[in-house]
Amino acid sequence: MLAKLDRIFTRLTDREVFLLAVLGVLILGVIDAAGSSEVSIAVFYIGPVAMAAWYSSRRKGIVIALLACLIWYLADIISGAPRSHPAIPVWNALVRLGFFLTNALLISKVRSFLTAEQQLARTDPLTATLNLRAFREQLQYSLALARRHKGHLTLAYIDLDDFKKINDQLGHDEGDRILAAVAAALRNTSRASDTVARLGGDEFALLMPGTDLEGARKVLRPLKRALLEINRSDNQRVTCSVGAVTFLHVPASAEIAVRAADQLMYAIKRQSKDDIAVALFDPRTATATQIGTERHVTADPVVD
Ligand SMILES: Nc1nc2c(ncn2[C@@H]2O[C@H](COP(=O)(O)OP(=O)(O)OP(=O)(O)O)[C@@H](O)[C@H]2O)c(=O)[nH]1
Repeated sequence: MLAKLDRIFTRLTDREVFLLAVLGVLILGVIDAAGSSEVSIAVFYIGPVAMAAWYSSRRKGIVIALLACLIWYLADIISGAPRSHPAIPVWNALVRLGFFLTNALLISKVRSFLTAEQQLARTDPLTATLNLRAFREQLQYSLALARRHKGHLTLAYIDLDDFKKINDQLGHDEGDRILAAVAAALRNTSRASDTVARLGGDEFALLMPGTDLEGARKVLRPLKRALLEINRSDNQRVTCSVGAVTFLHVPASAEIAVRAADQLMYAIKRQSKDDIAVALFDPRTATATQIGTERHVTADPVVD
């Protein structure tokens, strides 16, 4: 029941959540004004306050807390319940305001901690790209979307060449710096709709939804140039082996997609390294049929 409500509220926009919370407070106010003053329903105001603070924002939670308090105060006056002193409804309203505000602030704080933790669990700390787990989820989602809309997508598997030597010769810190620079190059050369992930060690993935072979080439050529331009402390070039597979027919699973791109990348590792292989996925054999390579791509000429 709670999980179902959560799914419904998560799908609503900020504005819809806010309006629903306002409606909730108004309904409670009407019940309060019409009902008996002996039975307090003040605790139910927490519902709309919590809803706004959790699903919308801290600010909206505070607004609903203020509104709940005002409505409760008006309902108390309208109900005409006898009070021994005229300041008592004001005092009660202020006590409730403190209670509602505390709840709104605590709930929004917990929410922002949770969001930050969820973000951390999906992010590779060194490169700030998605980690393997988040990448798998994203790939599954993209494949489902491509299947539904009969679209296509390209997956590039990228493995740095001789990275162990970089670590051994230049030190682990320099290795880390280069990994971060590779991730930055991937982000800078890909589009906002693409997904960059570090799959582990010196392996990265670039997922390009709605991209065919030619579109993938247009992204991968600048990427290769950007990698060649990364500064290494020994002035050597950073190179990589890439297997980029275009799926015109969506594979049955994310594992098949990753395996096809991985195998293509390994073929380049065995042949020559420092190259990009582009291929079309063959759904009958569940493998990639290589179309060509991008060996000729070199660093941008230096302009004086
Ligand atoms: N600096 C650094 N190195 C890492 C990290 N994670 C893994 N590595 C190293 O990355 C290297 C990966 O090497 P491999 O992919 O096995 O081999 P390679 O030297 O790149 O050789 P080829 O892939 O055949 O070109 C290993 O030496 C790991 O220790 C990391 O977070 N930081």
